[in-house]
Amino acid sequence: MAGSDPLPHPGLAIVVMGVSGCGKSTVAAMLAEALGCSFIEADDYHSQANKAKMSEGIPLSDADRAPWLESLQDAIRERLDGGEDVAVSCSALQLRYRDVLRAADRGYSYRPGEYAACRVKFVCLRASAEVIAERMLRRSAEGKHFMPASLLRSQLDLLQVDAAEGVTEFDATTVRPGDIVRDTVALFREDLASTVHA
Ligand SMILES: Nc1ncnc2c1ncn2[C@@H]1O[C@H](COP(=O)(O)OP(=O)(O)O)[C@@H](O)[C@H]1O
Ligand SMILES: O=C(O)[C@H](O)[C@@H](O)[C@H](O)[C@H](O)COP(=O)(O)O
Repeated sequence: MAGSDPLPHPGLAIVVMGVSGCGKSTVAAMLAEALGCSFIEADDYHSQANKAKMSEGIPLSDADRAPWLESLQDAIRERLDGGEDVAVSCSALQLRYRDVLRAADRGYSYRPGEYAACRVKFVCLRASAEVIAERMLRRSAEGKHFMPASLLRSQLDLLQVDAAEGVTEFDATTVRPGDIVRDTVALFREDLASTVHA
């Protein structure tokens, strides 16, 4: 809501991150709906070659990920430049990948320990490998996704979040998606363009 405040409030990007199958897309889509903002599904930004590789059970290399992350950076920047909030579903498993997304915020120049100033925020979904594998197998069996459960191990091996980043983590086994959305909105209420005038 624009409200009557003459000063535009800058937008905020909330990236729901975690390994394949943890529930990112489910949560980020619900978050976008709750905020009335757009939703970016990172899977939609993969090249056909990347998707084919993952379908064959081959993990992506950093060279494969680079153009994908840059196109996501562009998409997030477009929303932030327009003063819009955006909910993003993206694995963003490593700090160096998240930093490419953080660079979508033109006003942000990273200095160690100053992640809080960035308008690209992350929440991380965690669940046990068993729970995730079961979700991935079900999703693949339904023909709903290209990602095979065999890639879960490499995803879990890559996932790393530094304490200094201040990323809030949710247990996506016991906490329901709706509750994760509610708590995420509460976490960023002061910074969201969608809620600041509400
Ligand atoms: N909290 C949950 N409880 C049970 N199943 C879930 C939950 N969250 C997601 N799922 C299901 O698990 C599968 C993977 O979820 P998805 O959102 O596609 O994960 P990701 O985007 O992280 O790969 C989907 O079939 C989805 O319906
Ligand atoms: O960086 C990667 O290795 C991939 O991008 C991967 O992390 C991502 O998770 C896939 O796009 C699968 O898609 P889902 O995460 O939606 O299952």
